[in-house]
Amino acid sequence: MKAPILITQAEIQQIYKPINPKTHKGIQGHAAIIAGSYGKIGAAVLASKACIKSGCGLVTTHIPKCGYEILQSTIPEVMVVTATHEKYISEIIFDIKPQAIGIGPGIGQEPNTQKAFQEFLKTNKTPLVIDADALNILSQNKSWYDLLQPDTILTPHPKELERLIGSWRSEIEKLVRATEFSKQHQVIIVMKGAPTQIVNGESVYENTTGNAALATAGSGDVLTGIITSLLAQGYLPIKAAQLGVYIHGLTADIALPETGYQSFIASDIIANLGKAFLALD
Ligand SMILES: NC(=O)C1=CN([C@@H]2O[C@H](COP(=O)(O)OP(=O)(O)OC[C@H]3O[C@@H](n4cnc5c(N)ncnc54)[C@H](OP(=O)(O)O)[C@@H]3O)[C@@H](O)[C@H]2O)[C@@H](O)CC1
Ligand SMILES: Nc1ncnc2c1ncn2[C@@H]1O[C@H](COP(=O)(O)OP(=O)(O)O)[C@@H](O)[C@H]1O
Ligand SMILES: [Mg+2]
Repeated sequence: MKAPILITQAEIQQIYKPINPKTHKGIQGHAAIIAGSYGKIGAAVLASKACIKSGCGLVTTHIPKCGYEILQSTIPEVMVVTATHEKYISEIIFDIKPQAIGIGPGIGQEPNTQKAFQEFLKTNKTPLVIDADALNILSQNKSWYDLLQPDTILTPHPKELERLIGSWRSEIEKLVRATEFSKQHQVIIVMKGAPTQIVNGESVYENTTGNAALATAGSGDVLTGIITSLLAQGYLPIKAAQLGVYIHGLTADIALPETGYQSFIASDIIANLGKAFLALD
């Protein structure tokens, strides 16, 4: 097993594309976020806000009905499509053509949500980020792995990773299992943790930003929004994953002197996205 390649500022400078002065929202990328259920609409808010604050031109968020007013009043910049069910996503239908989709934060695992996710996977060809409950649903339905398009990005935390690839007894065994999974299903695995590692076939990349302030509810939901936004802007999936985790961690490094570890919350990641992007310009 090769040593991980560090995701350093120098590497990121090669990946990062400054904004074209002549761009407009129509060509900055349209991202879709599919997230939230009753009691977890916050996950949809966090992912959607991080998405629009990471540079894409348009964001449409698909949520259950109960989240409509919450989304529209907390993030008026984001467009909203609601499912027919009040409390959970019962079907995934929208007439937009997004350049990237992020699915999973807070969606729960209702049978109807599982069915909707399966139907979605059967036809989806749009670059995709799969997180949280969508990963949990996937790991309970392993035959659906064959429905994943090449270079789909999976963003599991350690427990979600275990559900996908099984348990491991050492870090080496974890990497071997993740590499096997990545090669077999042609997916990119963002193994979230301290530090986060990205597995893309035989290649492993290790993030160099971030700190324990990120150990707070919703920080993974925010990462899903950031990576989906970068995908929608045309970054290749592996580059979107690398730049996404780097920027996400950098926000916490920037904020730490002001917030300390304890008072940092997921909204502080979003609030510091601007400074993090400026550090790359
Ligand atoms: N405001 C909102 O709307 C929010 C909504 N959210 C949404 O809630 C849904 C459920 O997500 P979830 O991740 O809380 O549940 P779940 O998959 O059972 O994992 C929990 C267990 O995993 C483990 N574990 C986690 N991290 C670990 C680590 N770094 N290192 C090691 N272990 C780690 C740990 O297990 P333990 O160690 O306790 O055995 C922990 O108990 C999901 O859809 C999400 O998007 C949340 O984002 C919060 C804000
Ligand atoms: N101690 C830590 N150091 C650095 N990053 C961390 C630490 N703890 C958590 N993180 C990061 O925070 C995020 C947590 O994601 P996740 O567990 O999915 O949260 P949630 O589901 O609550 O949104 C990941 O990006 C992870 O790498
Ligand atoms: Mg999560």
